[in-house]
Amino acid sequence: MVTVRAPATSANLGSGFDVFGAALSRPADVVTVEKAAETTIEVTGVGAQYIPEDPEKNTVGAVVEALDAPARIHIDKGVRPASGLGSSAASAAGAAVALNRLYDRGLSRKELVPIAAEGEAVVSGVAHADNVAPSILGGFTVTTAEGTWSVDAGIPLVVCLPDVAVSTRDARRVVPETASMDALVETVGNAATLAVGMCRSDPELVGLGMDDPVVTPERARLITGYDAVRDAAFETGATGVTVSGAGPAVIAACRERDRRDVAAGMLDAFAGAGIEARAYQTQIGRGSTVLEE
Ligand SMILES: Nc1ncnc2c1ncn2[C@@H]1O[C@H](COP(=O)(O)OP(=O)(O)O)[C@@H](O)[C@H]1O
Ligand SMILES: N[C@@H](CCOP(=O)(O)O)C(=O)O
Repeated sequence: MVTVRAPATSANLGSGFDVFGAALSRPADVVTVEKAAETTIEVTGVGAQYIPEDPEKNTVGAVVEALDAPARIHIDKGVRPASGLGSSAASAAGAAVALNRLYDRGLSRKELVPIAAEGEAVVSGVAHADNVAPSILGGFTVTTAEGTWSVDAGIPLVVCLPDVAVSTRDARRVVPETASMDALVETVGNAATLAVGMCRSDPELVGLGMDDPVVTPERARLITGYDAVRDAAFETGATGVTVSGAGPAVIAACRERDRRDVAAGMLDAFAGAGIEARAYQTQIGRGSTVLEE
């Protein structure tokens, strides 16, 4: 038996659509696997009632297939589904790390990234790896067709999750198909600023680099109260604010001393828009951790 804690993640970080990701110190899924002749999946925890236990429909089923590693699998969800916090990815990442150990497949963590990404194709139609990469490797990650690179970064964060669901599949439908050269130049500049900020663990630069003129404005429209929440976060000390993944969670970078105020400001603003929400005071954290084997 192997048990793995796989963290929630925030993809895109504004300017790095389908490329950037960050592991969050909390919340997390816990995935337990035991060898079995046939794969079975049991799901408990936050939002378990919305998650299929059929291996064809659950993200971990694709990981089992890719590793040829049938197992009895228990997923204890700490990351709510359809949150923008890489819920589907956390289970896939945890299963990839756990099954690799259980069956001694000997794959490196980087080699597990495309395998876990197969699970994302099951739910969103695209094997985007920007959530599974940080959930497996930890830190801030950059994933391209050429591979994945990661750095540890000390950035305090607030993730505010409203009590509404947005599926990644639906939120991908609003992504514009084209962008102007001006928007491209701005996005590259912001993404580069953010990456330098991560390498320096500098919340100011990371926040500056979160702005994105292309995808985020379209996604923000799907989140009731987004503009008020963004304004409130800046007023209480955030250095940058954007949609987390495909939403509806909203992520803010800040200095540690401001984190509590930013969380309270964002919650108040969602409440003002008539939306219940939960705020996680978190930071960039480690990747999947083996708890027991
Ligand atoms: N192990 C899993 N954990 C979470 N969601 C899963 C899992 N397997 C399948 N799903 C489905 O994936 C969808 C949530 O994924 P997604 O829309 O990408 O949101 P998130 O941003 O939370 O990952 C839901 O429809 C859910 O039923
Ligand atoms: N790059 C993807 C990331 C989706 O993240 P999730 O946490 O919402 O699943 C996208 O923006 O579609």
